[in-house]
Amino acid sequence: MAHSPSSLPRLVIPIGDPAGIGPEVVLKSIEDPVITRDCQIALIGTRAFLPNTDFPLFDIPYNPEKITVGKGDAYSGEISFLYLQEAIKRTLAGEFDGIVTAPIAKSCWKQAGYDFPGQTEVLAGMAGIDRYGMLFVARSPRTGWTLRTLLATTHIPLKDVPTALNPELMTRKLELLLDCLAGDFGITNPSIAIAGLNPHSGEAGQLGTEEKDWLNAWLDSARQKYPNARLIGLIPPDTMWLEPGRAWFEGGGNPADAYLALYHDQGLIPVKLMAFDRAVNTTIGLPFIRTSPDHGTAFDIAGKGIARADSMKAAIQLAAELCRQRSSGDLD
Ligand SMILES: NC(=O)C1=CN([C@@H]2O[C@H](COP(=O)(O)OP(=O)(O)OC[C@H]3O[C@@H](n4cnc5c(N)ncnc54)[C@H](O)[C@@H]3O)[C@@H](O)[C@H]2O)C=CC1
Ligand SMILES: NCC(=O)COP(=O)(O)O
Repeated sequence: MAHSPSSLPRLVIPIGDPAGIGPEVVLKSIEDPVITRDCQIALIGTRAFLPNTDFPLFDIPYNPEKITVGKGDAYSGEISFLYLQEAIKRTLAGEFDGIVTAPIAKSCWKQAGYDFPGQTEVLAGMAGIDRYGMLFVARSPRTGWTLRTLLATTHIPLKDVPTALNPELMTRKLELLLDCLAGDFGITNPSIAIAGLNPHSGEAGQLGTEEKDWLNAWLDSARQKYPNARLIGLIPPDTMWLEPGRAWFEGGGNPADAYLALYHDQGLIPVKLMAFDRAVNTTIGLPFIRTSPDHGTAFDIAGKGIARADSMKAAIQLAAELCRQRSSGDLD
């Protein structure tokens, strides 16, 4: 369905931690007409951090003199939290179809008294949902192939991963992924590769027992429950990324439609190695679209004008694409 300008997807962008590169990558992105031609954009921020932009701005006044660019603190954490909250409130009220969040620093939120593992949990909490997932989507500029990686667990210490994982959680994440592949990407008979937890997927229990104790049995039952999906695994975590690596850099092969990684770095090291600057973090399961770049606040380069905006641009484009898909049933 073609959109008239007034029916283009309405996206709101909270500009993230003003001490980081958020404002810079937002401004660089919206200066690019290719990025803004297919959506309507409004910003949530403070005018002082967004000079010379004509895009609509919900201006939340803060004292820019209290911000040290390159050094996040409680004040920048407070501001970035309230920008996000404002974006969610307005989206839940129906003013926007989707939110594209610029990066925040979780440690600065904590200093400001907001103890959340990330923006995902604030979005889910305010939307009143407990079924949600963190999916990274990246299209290869070399081959056009799309890498989709869902994390079963996200921002928890590594030592807590084995106890956080259980059959109910795995089923919840798999169902979210199946719903998202069908609803947002039009893939109704997907192939999904699922990683083991331990080296060599436990080597028959010699290098870890989670696979033998329950993961293999869970996968067998999931195959019965979801016959439309081809569930591949448990794949040893190190070899899981060979096929997507080939598809990303060379094309061809037989990559899966999506990859289910069991913990943060198992999924994000390969994603960032292949697709830093390209990958988009999207929260699935929300009643609205939410995307974000895959990078963080990059305090080390903030204020230098050298931040690359490609991941932020990809986040805006994907948000617009997903909004269109939801409203029309077509995916470009
Ligand atoms: N979407 C979000 O809100 C995210 C927030 N974070 C937060 O960001 C903070 C910093 O995290 P780090 O692990 O240091 O990751 P980071 O992504 O901020 O930085 C990692 C490295 O990549 C470089 N880099 C990042 N983005 C870049 C860009 N657009 N252009 C050029 N170079 C870039 C940085 O200079 C740094 O050397 C943490 O507090 C973390 O929680 C991290 C990832 C995502
Ligand atoms: N590693 C991804 C990340 O830190 C982004 O998390 P969130 O703030 O989107 O929850």
